[in-house]
Amino acid sequence: MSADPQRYTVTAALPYANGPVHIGHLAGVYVPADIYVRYLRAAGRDVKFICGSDEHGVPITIRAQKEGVTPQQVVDKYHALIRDSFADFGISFDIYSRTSSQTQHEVASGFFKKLYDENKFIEQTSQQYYDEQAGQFLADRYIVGTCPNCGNENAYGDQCEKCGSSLSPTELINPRSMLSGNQPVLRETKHWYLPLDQYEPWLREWIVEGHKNDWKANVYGQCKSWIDQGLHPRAVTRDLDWGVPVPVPGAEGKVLYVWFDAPIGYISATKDLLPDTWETYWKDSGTKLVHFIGKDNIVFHCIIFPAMLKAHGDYILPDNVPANEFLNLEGDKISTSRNWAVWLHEYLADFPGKADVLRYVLCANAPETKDNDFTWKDFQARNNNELVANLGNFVNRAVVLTHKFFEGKVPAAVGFTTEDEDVLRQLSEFPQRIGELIDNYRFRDALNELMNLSRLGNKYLADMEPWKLIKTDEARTGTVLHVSLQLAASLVTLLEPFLPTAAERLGQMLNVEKGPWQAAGRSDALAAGTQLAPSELLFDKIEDATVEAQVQKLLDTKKANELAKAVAAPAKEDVSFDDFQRMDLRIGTVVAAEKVAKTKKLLKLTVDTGLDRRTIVSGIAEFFIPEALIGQQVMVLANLAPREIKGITSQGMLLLAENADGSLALMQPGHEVRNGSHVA
Ligand SMILES: Nc1ncnc2c1ncn2[C@@H]1O[C@H](COP(=O)(O)OP(=O)(O)OP(=O)(O)O)[C@@H](O)[C@H]1O
Ligand SMILES: [Zn+2]
Repeated sequence: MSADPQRYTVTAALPYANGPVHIGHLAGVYVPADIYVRYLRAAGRDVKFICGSDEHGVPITIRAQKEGVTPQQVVDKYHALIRDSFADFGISFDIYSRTSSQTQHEVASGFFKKLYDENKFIEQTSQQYYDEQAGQFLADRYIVGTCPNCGNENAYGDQCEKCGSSLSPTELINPRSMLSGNQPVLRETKHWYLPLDQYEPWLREWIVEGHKNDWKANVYGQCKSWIDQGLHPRAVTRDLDWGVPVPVPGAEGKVLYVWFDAPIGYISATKDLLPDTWETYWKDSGTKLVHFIGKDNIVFHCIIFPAMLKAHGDYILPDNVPANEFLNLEGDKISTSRNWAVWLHEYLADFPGKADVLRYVLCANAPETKDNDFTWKDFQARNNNELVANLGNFVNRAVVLTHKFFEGKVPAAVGFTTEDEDVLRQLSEFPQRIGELIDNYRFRDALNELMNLSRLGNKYLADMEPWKLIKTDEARTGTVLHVSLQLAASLVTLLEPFLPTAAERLGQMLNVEKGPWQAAGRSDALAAGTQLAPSELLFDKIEDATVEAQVQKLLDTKKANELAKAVAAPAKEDVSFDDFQRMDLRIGTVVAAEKVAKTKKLLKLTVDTGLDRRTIVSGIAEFFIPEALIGQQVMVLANLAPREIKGITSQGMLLLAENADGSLALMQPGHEVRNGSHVA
């Protein structure tokens, strides 16, 4: 591909419509893709940004079973949630489609049919796992078992999430059905396979030799390792009733494999966007095709989909697949099923007007070359130390001082010093430098360069000290602010791909439109005399309490997960009815309660047992406030032999239930009863 393609088709991985979008998705795929596309648009490129929901496949049907609804209801719910949260976050797709669409059914069917008619598939009958109780073959994630590589007992039929190895169901040790939990049986079934082995020499030439230097090392390395291990025919159909039906005779009850279906979704979405001209974006050699994905999708976008496109014959191949590694959250793998995530729609609700802050943090900390960790502390620090103290501070000082000394009108420059000229020369170099980094998918470095521009501005202001200069030389002060405002004006354009909201607000403040990328860096972007709007802060500080609340939310999730995992304690030995009868269990009311001095856990209670008022010492101080206990009815073992505890004689015992997390709950009657009532 020449450095100067006629047009771009940029795709972002189709998210599964089985859950909302989280920060891992954003950092891995959608934020870098959006930066890339916004930059290309600013540079005047013809670009189409394509995405949509992946609505087929086993993750959808499993979710439907779990929620007790139909697969259609699952995808309708999550498609809308995902589409809206992307829009609110400012991901600027040209189309956000869905693979359950009519167009997709037609295009995917037609694609399969062409390959079938041209004998590009091999037909093969094999033994596959079948759940006799559910009456269903167990594709992919419908089967779990022990991973032969790492011993994980919950590996899926297609992949072990613990060690990352790709599996086939028959490799699992002790396989069991996700549907019934039963051990499945083997049954014969017929499927169509794409003979990847036949494409191996071509893939080796195209990737291993052809893209050694321009694909990212993590992507190239994974592809090379797949190819070096030897490629095998891969089934592109499944025994399922949810998906695009296999459009050939003898395929009743079978649908296209979701990874055959999903990438074709990029094509059908483009067709929905451009019914007349979509083919230019997929078939013309002047088009540069780029796929943004996370690392677990590399094999599908670099090997399987290209082999499909090659087999079809009419399509161009991806020019690059700049896949990212994974983002983790506070040291743990992000997981939809464990609810270990920062969900985009929740972030947008909790941090109104702060989409740009998340975009900034996820780009600055993107897992471009290795897995990375998102922490709320880092989020706060980057906002406060970088966005507020660097970028926001520079812009704010330039605008505020212009209002203060020049009634908000851009002052004229009266002769440049060598310092001014040096700053303006440096400014002129930024657009190209940042652009080249983006062209090479180095978004973190590009963002850092952008921040260097406002660092340059801050340093220039600190060196020139216009707030002091004004006392002696108004004309020179005007020149300094004139120069500073040119930097700020360039930021309107250069910020836009990264922080679109801040860019727009800055443009309004400075009274300039964002220009074409190439024109940023000019030293005359803001004419003398231009009236600025009142200054407002682009970013504000995020307080400790705000991030602590988010951390608490995660701690609550962790606790809930542990509770869900907890199993009941084993049963105790049998006791006789007589033994039980010997216990004097009765209801009393707490009439006084206080902490036992110099202890952490003990409360001294006075309980009216109907027989008497007696003292009971109980180890419950961590869970109850003494005052709140007064007046509560409680269950008491009244004939427990008295015991000395911290110098107090305890005459009986309070009964409590202990929750899995160790917290305690009082045993109380369902409604008030007379003190002294027996429990039997
Ligand atoms: N933690 C992460 N870091 C980076 N990229 C991610 C992360 N999680 C998912 N992705 C990428 O986001 C894209 C869409 O993800 P997809 O909807 O397929 O969900 P997924 O990979 O099953 O994630 P999850 O299991 O969390 O729902 C994929 O390209 C995937 O690689
Ligand atoms: Zn494993």
